[in-house]
Amino acid sequence: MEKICVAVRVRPAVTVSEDTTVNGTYWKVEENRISLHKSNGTPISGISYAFDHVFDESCTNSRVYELLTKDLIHAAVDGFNGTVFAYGQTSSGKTFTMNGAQNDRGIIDRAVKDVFNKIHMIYDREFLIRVSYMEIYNEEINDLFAEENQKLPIHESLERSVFVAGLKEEIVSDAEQVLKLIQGGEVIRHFGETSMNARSSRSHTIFRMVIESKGKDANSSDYSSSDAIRVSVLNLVDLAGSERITKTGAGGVRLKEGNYINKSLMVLGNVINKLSDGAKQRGHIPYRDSKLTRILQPSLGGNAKTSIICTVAPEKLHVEETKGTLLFASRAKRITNCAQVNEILSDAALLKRQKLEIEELRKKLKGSRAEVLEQEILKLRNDMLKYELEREKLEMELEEERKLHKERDQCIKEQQMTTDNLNTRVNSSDGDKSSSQEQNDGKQSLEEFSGNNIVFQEDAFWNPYFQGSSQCLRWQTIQLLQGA
Ligand SMILES: Nc1ncnc2c1ncn2[C@@H]1O[C@H](COP(=O)(O)OP(=O)(O)OP(=O)(O)O)[C@@H](O)[C@H]1O
Repeated sequence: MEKICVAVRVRPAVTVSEDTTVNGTYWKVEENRISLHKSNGTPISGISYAFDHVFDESCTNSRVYELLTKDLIHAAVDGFNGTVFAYGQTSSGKTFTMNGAQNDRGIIDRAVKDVFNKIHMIYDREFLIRVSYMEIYNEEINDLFAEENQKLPIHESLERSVFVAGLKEEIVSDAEQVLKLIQGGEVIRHFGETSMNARSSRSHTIFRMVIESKGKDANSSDYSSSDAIRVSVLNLVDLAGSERITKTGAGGVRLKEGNYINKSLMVLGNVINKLSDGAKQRGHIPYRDSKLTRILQPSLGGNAKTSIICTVAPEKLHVEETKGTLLFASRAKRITNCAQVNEILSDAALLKRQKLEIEELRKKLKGSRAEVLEQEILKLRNDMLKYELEREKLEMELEEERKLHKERDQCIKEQQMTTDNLNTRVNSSDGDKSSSQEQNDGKQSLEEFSGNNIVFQEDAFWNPYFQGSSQCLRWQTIQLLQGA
Protein backbone atom coordinates (compact mmCIF):
# COMPACT_ATOMS: atom_id res chain seq x y z
CA MET A 1 0.00 0.00 0.00
CA GLU A 2 1.37 3.38 -0.87
CA LYS A 3 0.02 6.90 -0.99
CA ILE A 4 -0.47 8.68 -4.28
CA CYS A 5 2.38 11.15 -4.78
CA VAL A 6 1.04 14.68 -5.14
CA ALA A 7 2.87 17.87 -6.11
CA VAL A 8 1.76 21.41 -6.77
CA ARG A 9 3.38 23.50 -9.48
CA VAL A 10 2.93 27.23 -9.66
CA ARG A 11 3.34 28.62 -13.15
CA PRO A 12 4.91 32.05 -13.70
CA ALA A 13 2.51 34.96 -13.63
CA VAL A 14 1.54 35.81 -17.18
CA THR A 15 0.51 39.46 -17.09
CA VAL A 16 2.10 42.45 -15.39
CA SER A 17 -1.29 43.92 -14.61
CA GLU A 18 -2.11 40.82 -12.56
CA ASP A 19 0.70 41.51 -10.10
CA THR A 20 0.44 38.73 -7.54
CA THR A 21 1.23 40.96 -4.60
CA VAL A 22 -1.21 43.71 -5.48
CA ASN A 23 -4.74 43.81 -4.05
CA GLY A 24 -4.09 41.98 -0.90
CA THR A 25 -2.87 38.41 -1.35
CA TYR A 26 -0.17 36.25 -2.83
CA TRP A 27 0.86 32.58 -2.76
CA LYS A 28 4.04 31.77 -0.89
CA VAL A 29 6.03 28.61 -1.59
CA GLU A 30 8.32 27.26 1.13
CA GLU A 31 9.86 23.85 0.63
CA ASN A 32 6.91 21.50 0.26
CA ARG A 33 4.28 23.92 1.50
CA ILE A 34 2.15 26.51 -0.25
CA SER A 35 0.13 29.10 1.66
CA LEU A 36 -1.82 32.23 1.00
CA HIS A 37 -0.47 35.44 2.51
CA LYS A 38 -1.66 38.97 2.78
CA SER A 39 0.41 41.54 0.92
CA ASN A 40 1.89 42.62 4.25
CA GLY A 41 3.31 39.11 4.67
CA THR A 42 0.94 37.70 7.27
CA PRO A 43 -0.34 34.21 6.45
CA ILE A 44 -4.06 33.78 5.98
CA SER A 45 -5.18 31.20 8.48
CA GLY A 46 -6.45 27.86 7.19
CA ILE A 47 -5.04 28.27 3.70
CA SER A 48 -1.78 26.42 3.93
CA TYR A 49 -1.13 23.01 2.38
CA ALA A 50 1.81 20.61 2.43
CA PHE A 51 2.48 18.14 -0.40
CA ASP A 52 5.19 15.75 -1.48
CA HIS A 53 6.64 18.62 -3.50
CA VAL A 54 5.71 22.20 -4.22
CA PHE A 55 7.42 23.72 -7.27
CA ASP A 56 7.59 27.47 -7.65
CA GLU A 57 7.53 29.40 -10.95
CA SER A 58 11.26 29.04 -11.47
CA CYS A 59 11.08 25.26 -11.52
CA THR A 60 11.83 23.46 -14.78
CA ASN A 61 10.20 20.39 -16.28
CA SER A 62 13.48 18.61 -15.79
CA ARG A 63 13.26 19.06 -12.03
CA VAL A 64 9.59 18.04 -11.92
CA TYR A 65 10.49 14.91 -13.85
CA GLU A 66 13.42 14.05 -11.59
CA LEU A 67 11.56 14.51 -8.32
CA LEU A 68 8.05 13.40 -9.10
CA THR A 69 8.04 10.94 -11.95
CA LYS A 70 11.41 9.36 -12.66
CA ASP A 71 11.08 6.60 -10.04
CA LEU A 72 7.59 5.80 -11.22
CA ILE A 73 8.79 5.46 -14.83
CA HIS A 74 11.58 3.14 -13.74
CA ALA A 75 9.12 1.10 -11.69
CA ALA A 76 6.95 0.76 -14.81
CA VAL A 77 9.92 -0.82 -16.61
CA ASP A 78 10.21 -3.22 -13.66
CA GLY A 79 6.58 -4.32 -14.03
CA PHE A 80 4.51 -1.84 -11.98
CA ASN A 81 1.60 0.02 -13.52
CA GLY A 82 2.15 3.76 -13.40
CA THR A 83 0.11 6.89 -14.04
CA VAL A 84 1.14 10.50 -14.09
CA PHE A 85 -1.43 13.20 -14.64
CA ALA A 86 -1.58 16.94 -14.60
CA TYR A 87 -4.65 18.56 -13.09
CA GLY A 88 -5.54 22.22 -12.77
CA GLN A 89 -7.62 25.08 -14.09
CA THR A 90 -7.32 26.19 -17.68
CA SER A 91 -4.03 27.96 -18.54
CA SER A 92 -2.30 26.84 -15.34
CA GLY A 93 0.44 24.89 -17.17
CA LYS A 94 -0.75 21.26 -17.54
CA THR A 95 0.19 20.91 -21.21
CA PHE A 96 3.40 22.82 -20.57
CA THR A 97 4.26 20.25 -17.91
CA MET A 98 3.21 17.11 -19.77
CA ASN A 99 4.05 18.00 -23.38
CA GLY A 100 6.69 20.63 -22.68
CA ALA A 101 7.84 23.62 -24.64
CA GLN A 102 10.56 24.06 -27.21
CA ASN A 103 13.26 24.82 -24.68
CA ASP A 104 11.97 22.62 -21.89
CA ARG A 105 10.94 19.09 -22.82
CA GLY A 106 7.88 17.78 -21.00
CA ILE A 107 7.24 14.74 -18.82
CA ILE A 108 6.03 12.57 -21.73
CA ASP A 109 9.14 13.23 -23.83
CA ARG A 110 11.44 12.58 -20.86
CA ALA A 111 9.55 9.47 -19.79
CA VAL A 112 9.68 7.91 -23.27
CA LYS A 113 13.43 8.50 -23.56
CA ASP A 114 14.00 7.25 -20.01
CA VAL A 115 12.05 4.05 -20.63
CA PHE A 116 14.25 3.19 -23.63
CA ASN A 117 17.44 4.20 -21.81
CA LYS A 118 16.48 2.00 -18.89
CA ILE A 119 15.58 -1.07 -20.93
CA HIS A 120 18.87 -0.82 -22.84
CA MET A 121 20.64 -1.17 -19.53
CA ILE A 122 18.76 -4.33 -18.56
CA TYR A 123 20.69 -7.16 -20.20
CA ASP A 124 18.92 -10.17 -18.82
CA ARG A 125 15.41 -9.36 -20.11
CA GLU A 126 13.93 -8.72 -23.51
CA PHE A 127 11.26 -6.06 -23.95
CA LEU A 128 8.28 -5.45 -26.17
CA ILE A 129 6.82 -1.93 -26.08
CA ARG A 130 3.42 -0.96 -27.47
CA VAL A 131 2.07 2.59 -27.46
CA SER A 132 -1.33 4.17 -28.01
CA TYR A 133 -2.65 7.70 -27.77
CA MET A 134 -6.26 8.69 -27.24
CA GLU A 135 -8.31 11.73 -26.36
CA ILE A 136 -11.62 12.08 -24.60
CA TYR A 137 -13.41 14.88 -26.39
CA ASN A 138 -16.97 15.77 -25.41
CA GLU A 139 -17.14 12.43 -23.60
CA GLU A 140 -16.17 10.49 -26.71
CA ILE A 141 -12.96 8.55 -27.19
CA ASN A 142 -10.94 9.24 -30.35
CA ASP A 143 -7.77 7.53 -31.50
CA LEU A 144 -4.91 10.00 -31.96
CA PHE A 145 -2.87 7.45 -33.94
CA ALA A 146 -5.68 6.75 -36.41
CA GLU A 147 -7.97 9.65 -37.20
CA GLU A 148 -10.68 7.35 -38.57
CA ASN A 149 -11.02 5.61 -35.17
CA GLN A 150 -13.61 7.81 -33.50
CA LYS A 151 -16.10 7.30 -30.71
CA LEU A 152 -14.44 4.13 -29.48
CA PRO A 153 -16.22 2.08 -26.81
CA ILE A 154 -14.86 1.05 -23.43
CA HIS A 155 -14.98 -2.65 -22.66
CA GLU A 156 -14.08 -4.67 -19.65
CA SER A 157 -12.77 -8.22 -19.44
CA LEU A 158 -11.12 -10.38 -16.81
CA GLU A 159 -7.95 -10.61 -18.86
CA ARG A 160 -7.60 -7.01 -19.95
CA SER A 161 -9.54 -5.24 -17.21
CA VAL A 162 -10.91 -1.92 -18.58
CA PHE A 163 -9.81 -1.24 -22.18
CA VAL A 164 -10.73 0.86 -25.19
CA ALA A 165 -11.85 -1.44 -27.97
CA GLY A 166 -10.38 -0.77 -31.42
CA LEU A 167 -7.65 1.58 -30.21
CA LYS A 168 -4.57 1.38 -32.43
CA GLU A 169 -1.44 0.12 -30.72
CA GLU A 170 1.95 0.60 -32.35
CA ILE A 171 4.85 -1.69 -31.53
CA VAL A 172 7.87 0.56 -31.12
CA SER A 173 11.59 0.05 -30.82
CA ASP A 174 13.03 3.46 -29.98
CA ALA A 175 12.15 6.80 -28.43
CA GLU A 176 12.39 8.78 -31.67
CA GLN A 177 9.75 6.57 -33.28
CA VAL A 178 7.41 7.14 -30.31
CA LEU A 179 7.90 10.90 -30.22
CA LYS A 180 7.12 11.12 -33.94
CA LEU A 181 3.90 9.19 -33.40
CA ILE A 182 2.95 11.57 -30.56
CA GLN A 183 3.61 14.60 -32.75
CA GLY A 184 1.25 13.12 -35.33
CA GLY A 185 -1.38 12.69 -32.62
CA GLU A 186 -0.96 16.28 -31.45
CA VAL A 187 -1.93 17.47 -34.91
CA ILE A 188 -5.37 15.90 -34.68
CA ARG A 189 -5.93 16.51 -30.97
CA HIS A 190 -8.62 19.10 -30.19
CA PHE A 191 -7.15 22.46 -29.24
CA GLY A 192 -9.03 25.74 -29.32
CA GLU A 193 -8.59 29.37 -28.47
CA THR A 194 -10.34 30.69 -25.38
CA SER A 195 -10.13 34.01 -23.66
CA MET A 196 -7.83 32.41 -21.11
CA ASN A 197 -5.55 30.34 -23.28
CA ALA A 198 -4.64 30.85 -26.93
CA ARG A 199 -4.10 27.14 -27.31
CA SER A 200 -6.36 25.49 -24.82
CA SER A 201 -6.68 21.71 -24.67
CA ARG A 202 -10.32 20.91 -25.35
CA SER A 203 -9.89 17.23 -24.57
CA HIS A 204 -8.20 14.98 -22.03
CA THR A 205 -5.39 12.97 -23.58
CA ILE A 206 -3.98 9.66 -22.43
CA PHE A 207 -0.68 8.52 -23.87
CA ARG A 208 -0.18 4.87 -22.97
CA MET A 209 2.86 2.61 -23.04
CA VAL A 210 2.45 -1.10 -22.45
CA ILE A 211 5.78 -2.53 -21.36
CA GLU A 212 6.16 -6.30 -21.65
CA SER A 213 9.33 -8.11 -20.66
CA LYS A 214 10.61 -11.63 -20.29
CA GLY A 215 13.86 -13.06 -18.90
CA LYS A 216 16.41 -14.12 -21.50
CA ASP A 217 17.77 -16.99 -19.39
CA ALA A 218 15.02 -19.60 -19.31
CA ASN A 219 17.15 -21.98 -17.20
CA SER A 220 17.64 -19.57 -14.38
CA SER A 221 16.46 -20.85 -11.00
CA ASP A 222 15.02 -17.44 -10.25
CA TYR A 223 11.45 -17.73 -11.52
CA SER A 224 10.91 -13.97 -11.72
CA SER A 225 13.75 -13.38 -14.09
CA SER A 226 13.04 -16.26 -16.41
CA ASP A 227 9.64 -17.76 -17.11
CA ALA A 228 7.38 -14.99 -15.87
CA ILE A 229 6.25 -12.33 -18.32
CA ARG A 230 5.82 -8.87 -16.85
CA VAL A 231 3.23 -6.56 -18.32
CA SER A 232 2.85 -3.02 -17.05
CA VAL A 233 0.82 -0.08 -18.27
CA LEU A 234 2.14 3.46 -18.08
CA ASN A 235 -0.41 6.26 -18.54
CA LEU A 236 0.74 9.83 -19.10
CA VAL A 237 -2.30 12.06 -18.93
CA ASP A 238 -2.83 15.69 -19.85
CA LEU A 239 -6.24 16.75 -18.62
CA ALA A 240 -8.22 19.61 -20.06
CA GLY A 241 -8.58 22.41 -17.53
CA SER A 242 -11.66 23.36 -15.61
CA GLU A 243 -12.98 26.76 -16.54
CA ARG A 244 -15.55 29.17 -15.26
CA ILE A 245 -17.86 29.93 -18.12
CA THR A 246 -18.49 33.37 -16.61
CA LYS A 247 -14.78 34.06 -16.84
CA THR A 248 -14.10 32.65 -20.27
CA GLY A 249 -17.33 34.05 -21.69
CA ALA A 250 -17.42 30.99 -23.92
CA GLY A 251 -20.33 30.26 -26.18
CA GLY A 252 -21.19 27.82 -28.96
CA VAL A 253 -18.64 25.00 -29.42
CA ARG A 254 -16.35 26.26 -26.64
CA LEU A 255 -19.25 26.36 -24.20
CA LYS A 256 -20.25 22.81 -25.06
CA GLU A 257 -16.64 21.63 -24.70
CA GLY A 258 -16.31 23.52 -21.43
CA ASN A 259 -19.40 21.82 -20.04
CA TYR A 260 -18.11 18.36 -20.91
CA ILE A 261 -14.69 19.18 -19.47
CA ASN A 262 -16.15 20.52 -16.24
CA LYS A 263 -18.50 17.59 -15.88
CA SER A 264 -15.82 14.93 -16.26
CA LEU A 265 -13.49 16.83 -13.91
CA MET A 266 -16.32 17.00 -11.40
CA VAL A 267 -16.65 13.19 -11.58
CA LEU A 268 -12.88 12.88 -11.13
CA GLY A 269 -13.22 15.14 -8.06
CA ASN A 270 -16.04 12.94 -6.70
CA VAL A 271 -13.97 9.79 -7.18
CA ILE A 272 -11.02 11.41 -5.42
CA ASN A 273 -13.31 12.57 -2.57
CA LYS A 274 -14.75 9.11 -2.07
CA LEU A 275 -11.36 7.46 -2.20
CA SER A 276 -9.91 9.92 0.28
CA ASP A 277 -12.66 9.09 2.78
CA GLY A 278 -10.83 5.89 3.76
CA ALA A 279 -11.82 2.30 3.12
CA LYS A 280 -14.61 2.11 5.73
CA GLN A 281 -16.64 5.18 4.84
CA ARG A 282 -15.97 5.18 1.15
CA GLY A 283 -18.94 3.14 -0.21
CA HIS A 284 -19.62 3.24 -3.92
CA ILE A 285 -16.93 4.91 -6.04
CA PRO A 286 -18.49 6.49 -9.13
CA TYR A 287 -15.79 5.41 -11.62
CA ARG A 288 -18.45 4.69 -14.23
CA ASP A 289 -19.82 8.22 -14.24
CA SER A 290 -17.25 9.38 -16.81
CA LYS A 291 -14.99 7.83 -19.44
CA LEU A 292 -11.97 9.49 -17.86
CA THR A 293 -12.47 7.92 -14.43
CA ARG A 294 -13.31 4.57 -15.98
CA ILE A 295 -10.08 4.50 -17.92
CA LEU A 296 -8.08 5.76 -14.94
CA GLN A 297 -9.79 3.44 -12.47
CA PRO A 298 -6.76 1.18 -11.81
CA SER A 299 -4.65 4.30 -11.18
CA LEU A 300 -7.03 5.67 -8.59
CA GLY A 301 -7.02 3.45 -5.53
CA GLY A 302 -5.97 0.40 -7.56
CA ASN A 303 -2.95 -1.50 -8.77
CA ALA A 304 -0.71 1.38 -9.88
CA LYS A 305 1.83 3.89 -8.74
CA THR A 306 0.36 7.32 -9.31
CA SER A 307 1.78 10.83 -9.34
CA ILE A 308 -0.40 13.90 -9.72
CA ILE A 309 0.95 17.31 -10.68
CA CYS A 310 -1.55 19.96 -9.73
CA THR A 311 -0.84 23.15 -11.63
CA VAL A 312 -1.96 26.49 -10.31
CA ALA A 313 -1.98 30.04 -11.57
CA PRO A 314 -0.53 32.57 -9.13
CA GLU A 315 -2.66 35.57 -10.12
CA LYS A 316 -5.13 36.95 -7.60
CA LEU A 317 -7.77 36.73 -10.29
CA HIS A 318 -7.54 32.92 -10.02
CA VAL A 319 -7.29 32.60 -6.26
CA GLU A 320 -10.60 30.71 -5.93
CA GLU A 321 -9.64 28.19 -8.64
CA THR A 322 -6.24 27.74 -7.03
CA LYS A 323 -7.88 27.07 -3.67
CA GLY A 324 -10.10 24.49 -5.41
CA THR A 325 -7.09 22.81 -7.01
CA LEU A 326 -5.26 22.70 -3.67
CA LEU A 327 -8.28 21.11 -2.02
CA PHE A 328 -8.38 18.50 -4.78
CA ALA A 329 -4.65 17.88 -4.30
CA SER A 330 -4.92 17.51 -0.54
CA ARG A 331 -7.70 14.96 -0.93
CA ALA A 332 -5.77 13.05 -3.57
CA LYS A 333 -2.83 12.89 -1.15
CA ARG A 334 -4.91 10.75 1.21
CA ILE A 335 -5.51 8.03 -1.37
CA THR A 336 -3.58 4.82 -1.10
CA ASN A 337 -2.88 2.56 -4.04
CA CYS A 338 -1.78 -1.03 -3.95
CA ALA A 339 0.82 -1.42 -6.69
CA GLN A 340 2.40 -4.76 -7.43
CA VAL A 341 4.55 -6.21 -10.18
CA ASN A 342 2.28 -7.63 -12.85
CA GLU A 343 3.48 -11.05 -13.86
CA ILE A 344 1.95 -13.68 -16.06
CA LEU A 345 3.30 -17.08 -15.16
CA SER A 346 3.64 -20.24 -17.22
CA ASP A 347 2.88 -23.52 -15.38
CA ALA A 348 6.60 -24.21 -14.98
CA ALA A 349 7.19 -20.77 -13.55
CA LEU A 350 4.24 -21.18 -11.22
CA LEU A 351 5.66 -24.44 -9.92
CA LYS A 352 9.07 -22.90 -9.44
CA ARG A 353 7.56 -19.99 -7.58
CA GLN A 354 5.54 -22.26 -5.30
CA LYS A 355 8.62 -24.33 -4.49
CA LEU A 356 10.51 -21.19 -3.57
CA GLU A 357 7.61 -19.97 -1.47
CA ILE A 358 7.44 -23.28 0.43
CA GLU A 359 11.18 -23.08 1.01
CA GLU A 360 10.76 -19.52 2.26
CA LEU A 361 8.00 -20.58 4.67
CA ARG A 362 10.13 -23.47 5.96
CA LYS A 363 12.94 -21.04 6.70
CA LYS A 364 10.52 -18.78 8.52
CA LEU A 365 9.17 -21.69 10.57
CA LYS A 366 12.64 -22.61 11.78
CA GLY A 367 13.39 -21.35 15.26
CA SER A 368 9.76 -20.46 15.87
CA ARG A 369 7.25 -22.32 18.06
CA ALA A 370 6.10 -24.02 14.90
CA GLU A 371 9.31 -26.04 14.91
CA VAL A 372 8.50 -27.41 18.39
CA LEU A 373 5.01 -28.28 17.20
CA GLU A 374 6.44 -30.00 14.16
CA GLN A 375 8.58 -32.23 16.41
CA GLU A 376 5.61 -33.03 18.62
CA ILE A 377 3.62 -34.02 15.57
CA LEU A 378 6.48 -36.25 14.44
CA LYS A 379 6.64 -37.98 17.85
CA LEU A 380 2.86 -38.53 17.86
CA ARG A 381 3.09 -39.98 14.39
CA ASN A 382 5.79 -42.45 15.55
CA ASP A 383 3.71 -43.46 18.57
CA MET A 384 0.73 -44.02 16.32
CA LEU A 385 2.81 -46.24 14.09
CA LYS A 386 3.97 -48.26 17.13
CA TYR A 387 0.40 -48.76 18.35
CA GLU A 388 -0.63 -49.77 14.89
CA LEU A 389 2.04 -52.53 14.85
CA GLU A 390 1.03 -53.68 18.30
CA ARG A 391 -2.58 -53.88 17.24
CA GLU A 392 -1.65 -56.00 14.23
CA LYS A 393 0.37 -58.34 16.46
CA LEU A 394 -2.54 -58.74 18.86
CA GLU A 395 -4.88 -59.42 16.00
CA MET A 396 -2.60 -62.22 14.82
CA GLU A 397 -2.47 -63.70 18.31
CA LEU A 398 -6.22 -63.54 18.56
CA GLU A 399 -6.53 -65.32 15.27
CA GLU A 400 -4.16 -68.02 16.54
CA GLU A 401 -6.19 -68.32 19.71
CA ARG A 402 -9.39 -68.76 17.71
CA LYS A 403 -7.79 -71.53 15.71
CA LEU A 404 -6.72 -73.32 18.90
CA HIS A 405 -10.15 -72.91 20.38
CA LYS A 406 -11.65 -74.55 17.35
CA GLU A 407 -9.20 -77.44 17.57
CA ARG A 408 -9.98 -77.89 21.23
CA ASP A 409 -13.73 -77.99 20.55
CA GLN A 410 -13.09 -80.61 17.92
CA CYS A 411 -10.98 -82.60 20.34
CA ILE A 412 -13.63 -82.39 23.06
CA LYS A 413 -16.22 -83.63 20.64
CA GLU A 414 -14.05 -86.58 19.66
CA GLN A 415 -13.31 -87.46 23.30
CA GLN A 416 -16.94 -87.12 24.21
CA MET A 417 -17.77 -89.57 21.51
CA THR A 418 -15.11 -92.03 22.74
CA THR A 419 -16.32 -91.68 26.32
CA ASP A 420 -19.88 -92.32 25.24
CA ASN A 421 -18.79 -95.41 23.37
CA LEU A 422 -16.84 -96.72 26.37
CA ASN A 423 -19.72 -96.01 28.71
CA THR A 424 -22.06 -97.90 26.47
CA ARG A 425 -19.65 -100.85 26.46
CA VAL A 426 -19.09 -100.75 30.24
CA ASN A 427 -22.80 -100.44 30.93
CA SER A 428 -23.62 -103.34 28.74
CA SER A 429 -20.91 -105.65 30.31
CA ASP A 430 -21.14 -104.63 34.02
CA GLY A 431 -24.86 -104.12 34.09
CA ASP A 432 -25.89 -103.54 37.71
CA LYS A 433 -22.26 -103.81 38.98
CA SER A 434 -22.07 -99.96 39.37
CA SER A 435 -21.68 -98.88 42.95
CA SER A 436 -24.59 -96.92 44.40
CA GLN A 437 -21.99 -94.68 46.16
CA GLU A 438 -20.69 -93.42 42.84
CA GLN A 439 -24.19 -92.75 41.56
CA ASN A 440 -25.00 -90.71 44.68
CA ASP A 441 -21.96 -88.49 44.15
CA GLY A 442 -23.47 -87.58 40.80
CA LYS A 443 -20.14 -88.26 39.16
CA GLN A 444 -19.62 -90.29 36.09
CA SER A 445 -17.41 -93.35 36.56
CA LEU A 446 -13.73 -93.28 35.72
CA GLU A 447 -13.00 -94.87 32.47
CA GLU A 448 -9.92 -96.49 31.23
CA PHE A 449 -8.95 -95.23 27.83
CA SER A 450 -7.93 -98.32 25.99
CA GLY A 451 -4.65 -98.22 24.10
CA ASN A 452 -3.14 -95.13 25.81
CA ASN A 453 -3.51 -96.11 29.43
CA ILE A 454 -4.85 -92.64 30.14
CA VAL A 455 -7.81 -92.03 32.33
CA PHE A 456 -10.25 -89.13 31.73
CA GLN A 457 -12.82 -87.63 33.94
CA GLU A 458 -15.64 -86.00 31.99
CA ASP A 459 -15.96 -83.01 34.38
CA ALA A 460 -12.37 -82.12 33.82
CA PHE A 461 -13.02 -81.07 30.22
CA TRP A 462 -14.98 -78.04 31.48
CA ASN A 463 -12.25 -76.96 33.82
CA PRO A 464 -10.84 -73.53 32.92
CA TYR A 465 -7.39 -75.03 32.70
CA PHE A 466 -8.45 -76.65 29.51
CA GLN A 467 -7.99 -73.43 27.63
CA GLY A 468 -5.06 -73.76 25.26
CA SER A 469 -3.78 -76.18 22.73
CA SER A 470 -5.19 -79.67 22.59
CA GLN A 471 -1.79 -80.96 23.64
CA CYS A 472 -1.78 -78.80 26.72
CA LEU A 473 -5.39 -79.74 27.40
CA ARG A 474 -4.46 -83.36 27.50
CA TRP A 475 -1.58 -82.79 29.89
CA GLN A 476 -3.66 -80.69 32.25
CA THR A 477 -6.36 -83.30 32.31
CA ILE A 478 -3.84 -85.98 33.18
CA GLN A 479 -2.39 -83.88 36.01
CA LEU A 480 -5.82 -83.21 37.40
CA LEU A 481 -6.72 -86.82 37.37
CA GLN A 482 -3.44 -87.83 38.95
CA GLY A 483 -3.90 -85.28 41.71
CA ALA A 484 -7.47 -86.49 42.38
N1 LIG B 1 5.94 26.58 -15.81
C1 LIG B 1 5.77 27.36 -16.87
N2 LIG B 1 6.79 28.09 -17.31
C2 LIG B 1 6.63 28.90 -18.38
N3 LIG B 1 5.48 29.02 -19.05
C3 LIG B 1 4.42 28.31 -18.65
C4 LIG B 1 4.50 27.44 -17.54
N4 LIG B 1 3.32 26.88 -17.36
C5 LIG B 1 2.51 27.36 -18.32
N5 LIG B 1 3.16 28.21 -19.08
C6 LIG B 1 2.58 28.95 -20.22
O1 LIG B 1 1.25 29.30 -19.86
C7 LIG B 1 0.38 29.12 -20.93
C8 LIG B 1 -0.75 28.16 -20.57
O2 LIG B 1 -0.18 26.93 -20.29
P1 LIG B 1 -0.83 25.55 -20.73
O3 LIG B 1 -1.37 25.62 -22.11
O4 LIG B 1 0.18 24.54 -20.47
O5 LIG B 1 -2.02 25.48 -19.73
P2 LIG B 1 -3.06 24.34 -19.57
O6 LIG B 1 -3.22 24.15 -18.11
O7 LIG B 1 -2.68 23.18 -20.34
O8 LIG B 1 -4.36 24.98 -20.14
P3 LIG B 1 -5.66 24.31 -20.79
O9 LIG B 1 -6.31 23.58 -19.72
O10 LIG B 1 -6.46 25.47 -21.25
O11 LIG B 1 -5.18 23.46 -21.88
C9 LIG B 1 1.21 28.64 -22.09
O12 LIG B 1 1.57 29.72 -22.93
C10 LIG B 1 2.45 28.08 -21.44
O13 LIG B 1 3.57 28.16 -22.26
